[in-house]
Order: sequence, then C-alpha cells, then structure tokens
Amino acid sequence: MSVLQEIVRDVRADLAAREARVGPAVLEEMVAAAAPPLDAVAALRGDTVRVIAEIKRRSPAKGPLADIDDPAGLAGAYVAGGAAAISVLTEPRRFGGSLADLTAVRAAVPVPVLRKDFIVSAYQLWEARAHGADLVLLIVAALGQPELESLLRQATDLGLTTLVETHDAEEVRRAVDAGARVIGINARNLNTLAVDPGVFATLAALVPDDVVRVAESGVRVPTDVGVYRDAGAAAVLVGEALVTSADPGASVAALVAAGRRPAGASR
Ligand SMILES: O=C(O)c1ccccc1NCC(=O)[C@H](O)[C@H](O)COP(=O)(O)O
Repeated sequence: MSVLQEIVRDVRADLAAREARVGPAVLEEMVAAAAPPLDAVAALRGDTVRVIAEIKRRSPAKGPLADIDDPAGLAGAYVAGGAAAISVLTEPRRFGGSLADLTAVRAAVPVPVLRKDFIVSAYQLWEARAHGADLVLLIVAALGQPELESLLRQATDLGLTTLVETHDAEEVRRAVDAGARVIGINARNLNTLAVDPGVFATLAALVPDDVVRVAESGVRVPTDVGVYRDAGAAAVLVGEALVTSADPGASVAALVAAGRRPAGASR
C-alpha cells in the first residue's frame, strides 16, 4: 500500500467515527450560521505571486516540524507578512491538525482559508464549510474521476472553491476535464514523498491560461518563488519553510517580495 493509500484508509476510519458523533443536521445548522465564503480565486490572482501559508505541525516526510500552540496567532503573523490565504492541515494522525485549528484560524484572519485534508466524501465538504473554510483540497490521485467530479460539484454548490491537486500529466488532464478553476501541481510525490520542484514547469503548460495555477511544496528560500513565477505560477503553497522559521511573518514577506512580477503582468 502506498503512503497516500494508507493515509486515505485512516482518514476513512476517522471520518466514520466523526459521522457517528456529529450528524448531518448539526453540520447543516453550522453551515447556515457560517459567514459566506470569501472569493478565493480573486485572492489568488494578481501582480505578485500569491503566498498560501500553511499551518502544519508534522508530516510523513519530515516527522515533527513545529509545536504550534496558537494556530490563530501564527495565521495572523502570516497575514501581517502578506499571505493571500492560509492553508490549515486538519488531518490529525500524521499532520497533527484538527477542525478546531480551522475554526480558530477562520476567526482570526480576513483572507481565504483552505481546509487541507484528504477529502473523499461530501461530509468532509460540509465539515469544511461548517468550520469556516473558503477553499478545500481535492487530490486527484486519491479519487476516481466520477468521485472527483461529484465532489467538485458539491463543493461549488456549498460556495467552496476547490484546489484540485495533481502530480502528473494524466492527473492534470483529469483536473481540467472535471472543470477545476484552480489547479495545484504538487512537487511532492504522495507515494514516494520525494520532492521535485521541476514537476511544476513540466506540467504548467498543460493547465489552461484561465485556470489559476498553484505550485505546491518545494519552496525553501525566496528565490524558489521566482522560479515558480517564471514557470507560470499564480500562487505558491508553503508549509515547512514557514512553520520552522524564527520569524514567520518576515519569511512570508520575503517570499511575497521575491514573487513580484513586472508592472502590468498578472496571472
Ligand atoms: O508533507 C508531507 O510529508 C506529505 C505527505 C503525504 C501527503 C501530503 C503531504 N503534505 C502535504 C503537502 O503537499 C504540503 O503540506 C504542502 O504542499 C506544503 O509543502 P512544504 O512547503 O514542502 O511543507
């Protein structure tokens, strides 16, 4: 079984337990009471490569990364540094995240918030919206095409923007066929965990120009943002380099500065 398959197996088990605890009527009430979702597509376009700054305590690739006692405070520092959106890893077993993190971050920042998880069911979309997410991640490698299309449609019906994650040409084709408006190209292979930033430049040309291109993983230093910008990225998603930084706000600001485009150019 691959790393991704193992993660999804455990996500399904945790999901069944949550579904038994929190019924759909409760989630529906929470969604009805939630503030309307923010326009994530607009937030991810502009004259500078947009930075999606991630909250992640640990990962399968690296183990423990950071003790984040105050995710809302960290998200606030990211926004002060110029982050266009915040990614919250809500998966508990391998990433140390939770829906409580999502709620806390939502309440603390005025920018779109991504629920980054391994979404395989509509229930998780309702949870995401109920806890204030504007965006959700759909990983093509974890879903069959009918599931991908159905989840994308249901997310849209809930007012959520979908970041549809790919890692090879076939997955990009499937994301485009499904009608994705925001496509992530992850430099990390979720089966081997190897990171190859060159994957973005190879695949970006397969993404239509009117679709927002997000480069995920592989940003360590500011010059990495310039490389992704020159290969066509509208936005970058950065985790480890920010959660391990001594000054996360300043680190975001440095990434934003490195992603400026010449006057008049935007994605
Ligand atoms: O980060 C991992 O080890 C990982 C393993 C298996 C599935 C997903 C994983 N991470 C999710 C991500 O892709 C990253 O959190 C995100 O792109 C940021 O990457 P980085 O800047 O390298 O932390």
